[in-house]
Amino acid sequence: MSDSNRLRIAIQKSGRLSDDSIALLKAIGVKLQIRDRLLIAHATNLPIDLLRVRDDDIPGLVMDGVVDLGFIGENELEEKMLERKASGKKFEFKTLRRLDYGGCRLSIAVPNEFDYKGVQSLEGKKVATTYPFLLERFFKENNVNASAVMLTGSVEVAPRAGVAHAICDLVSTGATLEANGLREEEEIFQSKAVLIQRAGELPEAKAQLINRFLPRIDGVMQAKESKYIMLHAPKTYLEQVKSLLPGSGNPTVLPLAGSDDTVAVHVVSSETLFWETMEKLKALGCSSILVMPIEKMMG
Ligand SMILES: Nc1ncnc2c1ncn2[C@@H]1O[C@H](COP(=O)(O)OP(=O)(O)OP(=O)(O)O)[C@@H](O)[C@H]1O
Ligand SMILES: O=P(O)(O)OC[C@H]1O[C@H](OP(=O)(O)OP(=O)(O)O)[C@H](O)[C@@H]1O
Ligand SMILES: [Mg+2]
Repeated sequence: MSDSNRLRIAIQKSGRLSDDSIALLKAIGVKLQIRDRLLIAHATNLPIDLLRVRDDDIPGLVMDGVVDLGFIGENELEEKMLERKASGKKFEFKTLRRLDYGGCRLSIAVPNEFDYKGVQSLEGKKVATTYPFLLERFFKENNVNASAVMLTGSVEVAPRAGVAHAICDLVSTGATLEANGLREEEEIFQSKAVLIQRAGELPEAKAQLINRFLPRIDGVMQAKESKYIMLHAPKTYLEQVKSLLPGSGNPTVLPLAGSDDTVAVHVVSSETLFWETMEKLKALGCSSILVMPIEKMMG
């Protein structure tokens, strides 16, 4: 039996969310040794156990309180919530953070030759999907009488196989649709990965651990979007230089050894510095313009 004092976290074993979820855990200070065949991984520096499962099982594991936390796509979470609601099962959980990976949309797509003129074109049609509850909600909201045909994979081949007239599946770049001669027509749900927690009180030690992790997650996400910019600027153009620098906050201006008319300017920017702006800075007489990634941020 596992130790109930250890925080239990469910992540997708192998798929679109696995690498990013593991990378996030590592970035917030969880040391992990993942061995491919082992379905449970123990953190080596903290009381944490990782359960590596299919993503379909993660919402249920959290909602049933089998694990304390789960990393899951909102699409899968919403689908499982609707499924549980329909069968009278409990579906409580808390969303702790919306994350910066796993971005995709659930869309209805039709074969290129389908003469689509809006949702009413789906009247009486069959639509293949892995997300029947989300799809049926969309049909209901749009007063369309269509049916969802459940397929667990390879949904894109359904129209060619004669199984359905259209499909409803996840899209990110659109390359899979294009490769299968399909055209995206209706976006029905936008999704990102989220970190969810089971409902109810957690033991004090687990709650404290989670409370320490959340600012770290924020720091990691913020750092990915931010840049540290350093440059040398002529004192006379300092105001113009400052106004060219993107993002918030006042830059730090430091004297440069051996130079009376040039200063060093440092700024943390919430955006990157574009080549065009760097060219303008250079034209003002700036030099040594550096744009650097930031690994972590706090406060
Ligand atoms: N093309 C994509 N781009 C970005 N995120 C995606 C993409 N496709 C799926 N996702 C997100 O990643 C999640 C997992 O996708 P994946 O294709 O790995 O699932 P799966 O085939 O159901 O895996 P499993 O074997 O765990 O059931 C999806 O539910 C969605 O939230
Ligand atoms: O718009 P695109 O960028 O082409 O991405 C969309 C594809 O990505 C997902 O599948 P995935 O590649 O994860 O494989 P799977 O079918 O095995 O889940 C999804 O089910 C689509 O098939
Ligand atoms: Mg799945």
